[in-house]
Amino acid sequence: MSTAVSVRGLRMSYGAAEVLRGVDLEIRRGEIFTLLGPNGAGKTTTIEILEGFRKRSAGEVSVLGTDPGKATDAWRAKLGIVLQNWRDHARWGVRELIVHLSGFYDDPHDPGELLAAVGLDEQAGQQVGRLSGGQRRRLDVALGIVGRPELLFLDEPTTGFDPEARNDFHRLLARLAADDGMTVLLTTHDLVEAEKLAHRTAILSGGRIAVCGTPAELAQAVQAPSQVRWLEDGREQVMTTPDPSQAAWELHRRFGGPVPGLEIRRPSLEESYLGLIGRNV
Ligand SMILES: Nc1ncnc2c1ncn2[C@@H]1O[C@H](COP(=O)(O)OP(=O)(O)OP(=O)(O)O)[C@@H](O)[C@H]1O
Repeated sequence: MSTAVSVRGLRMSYGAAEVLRGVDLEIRRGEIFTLLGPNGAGKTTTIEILEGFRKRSAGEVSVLGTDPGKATDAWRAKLGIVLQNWRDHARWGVRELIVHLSGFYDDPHDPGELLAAVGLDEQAGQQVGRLSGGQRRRLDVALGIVGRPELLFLDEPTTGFDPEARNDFHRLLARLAADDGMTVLLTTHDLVEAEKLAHRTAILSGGRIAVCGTPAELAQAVQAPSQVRWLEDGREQVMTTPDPSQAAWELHRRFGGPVPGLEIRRPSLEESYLGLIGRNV
């Protein structure tokens, strides 16, 4: 599988504040890749650099074979971009706006099919400014994919989605990646979303990629130690260990049978993630 995005040693400073301190990333074509990280980690900064909207301080970046700092119109036409907030176009009709934008591309999605795919067919005649927050995000996604981009950037696309809309949206992205070979780079705060949606996820923390991998690799990499608790000498004892089954087996041997009050508590993926990015759990 060929590479869609390649980033080596990416650095970015705003004045004296260094936000990215050597980010390395490799995203394959046709992959759904999520960039996860706490507020202010630099996710939007990274994505803006890849989109060609922001000039990096240092490092090598290649997006669909081109340095975004030397972008051409032909290169931009291969990208779909969904920003965090769009406040324009309020007076346009939903369908009207999609039809208008589709006119800029050689092989756009059919506007009617696209509206159905993002679940906005009932709002087709409505003014953009009257959409709810979640509907607005769906429209943003439709606008991002109308030109059948090779690579779609989505900055926190599911903020404001209800669970059903989120599910529909995940299915839509999975279909576009599988059927059209579209590559997707999506930022999110939501570990569960990343786990469900992405082929691979990178966690950005402290200006670098802390962990990168498939959901299973990620779960293993961020796994914090488990807690083993039992009763001994009339008091609760607590042990923290990466191998709770070994600890339970040793306790069982020591007690010569069942361990009083034995409890094993494995951290959730979310707790492990918070531990990894240095937050108190
Ligand atoms: N134009 C700018 N000028 C100065 N500082 C900036 C600018 N844009 C972002 N920053 C700072 O860079 C850091 C990273 O911001 P960025 O928006 O990339 O993070 P993020 O991971 O996308 O955060 P969030 O999850 O809150 O959207 C923050 O501390 C932010 O205040």
